[in-house]
Amino acid sequence: MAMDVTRFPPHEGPVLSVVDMHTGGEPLRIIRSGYPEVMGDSVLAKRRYVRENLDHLRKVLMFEPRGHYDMYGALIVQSEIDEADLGVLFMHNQGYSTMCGHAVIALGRFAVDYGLVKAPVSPETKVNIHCPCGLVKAFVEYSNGKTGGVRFHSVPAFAFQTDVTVSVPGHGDVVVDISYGGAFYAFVSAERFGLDVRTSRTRDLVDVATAVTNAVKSQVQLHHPSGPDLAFLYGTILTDGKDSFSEEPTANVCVFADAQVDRSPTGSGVTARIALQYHRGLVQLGQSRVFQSGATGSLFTGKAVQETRCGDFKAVVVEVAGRAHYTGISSFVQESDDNLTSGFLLK
Ligand SMILES: O=C(O)[C@H]1NCC[C@@H]1O
Repeated sequence: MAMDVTRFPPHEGPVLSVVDMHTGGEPLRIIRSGYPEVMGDSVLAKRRYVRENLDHLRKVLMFEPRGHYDMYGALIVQSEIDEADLGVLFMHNQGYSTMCGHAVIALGRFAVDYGLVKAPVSPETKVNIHCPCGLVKAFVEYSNGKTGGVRFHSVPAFAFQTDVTVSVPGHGDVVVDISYGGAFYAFVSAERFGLDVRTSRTRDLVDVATAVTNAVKSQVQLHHPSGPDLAFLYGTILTDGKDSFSEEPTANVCVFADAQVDRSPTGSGVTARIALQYHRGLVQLGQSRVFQSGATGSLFTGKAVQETRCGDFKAVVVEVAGRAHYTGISSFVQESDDNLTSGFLLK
């Protein structure tokens, strides 16, 4: 007997269809259909709307049994900016971020492959992606009808405060740098805790990074010239301390949201880290560095390309480049008698 492979299983409610990709090992679940209309007259207002009205769907798609603790997602929305090809909301295990570089790299390819930009051109097609932090310009390699590597220019990035001392329970006074690359991160060398971003156990890196994040959140007041939606600490990035220019890769591990671990070198983190290095005079404009994920060994390149301002802050435009790959498509359903249908996480 032939199996009907087009048939959906028994379910109630809408079917949520997604395309799954990864960038340097970090997952991106791009929602294709099944979401209700997202209200709001700006991408930031839409981000507030989904947080307040549609958060159950984030849990359905990010949490088990359909996702996992470290799942990451993107919901494509209408942008209010004329130059934008698409708007996007990012989601993770705790809520909705303001910037995500690994997602921009994947979405650049996706936008070209799925016809979100008209008439792709070789050797690169430009895709303007309106993220909650602002307009991000992606450039997607395109030849013989195939998409490839992606580079993007992010929103103005700046060192917010350097050499800030915070008291971290169990670790005493710890000196961190805080920098913005579309989202705020605290940076500290893993060596300060006797750890190594390439070889230490992930659990140990997560514990330390989470303790630093909590300390900075409670002891440092952040602000962003564009307003309070952007003024929160997204995570802590532990580094190998190799901030002075070198041809060799420098490694880091980003722990963000609720102790979620980025498998990639972190696009917004690389952006913030380069802003910090530029601020300290450790890299020059146009000087490219290689950033490696301590988690998977995957690589991004990054460089500061232009000086600019963000309110009163001296800022830089940073270019980050990497590659994303498709891993599959799925259609998710829910059954009303499934007690676990709304999602759960194991800590
Ligand atoms: O690449 C990035 O910027 C993101 N990856 C997960 C955490 C950050 O949002």
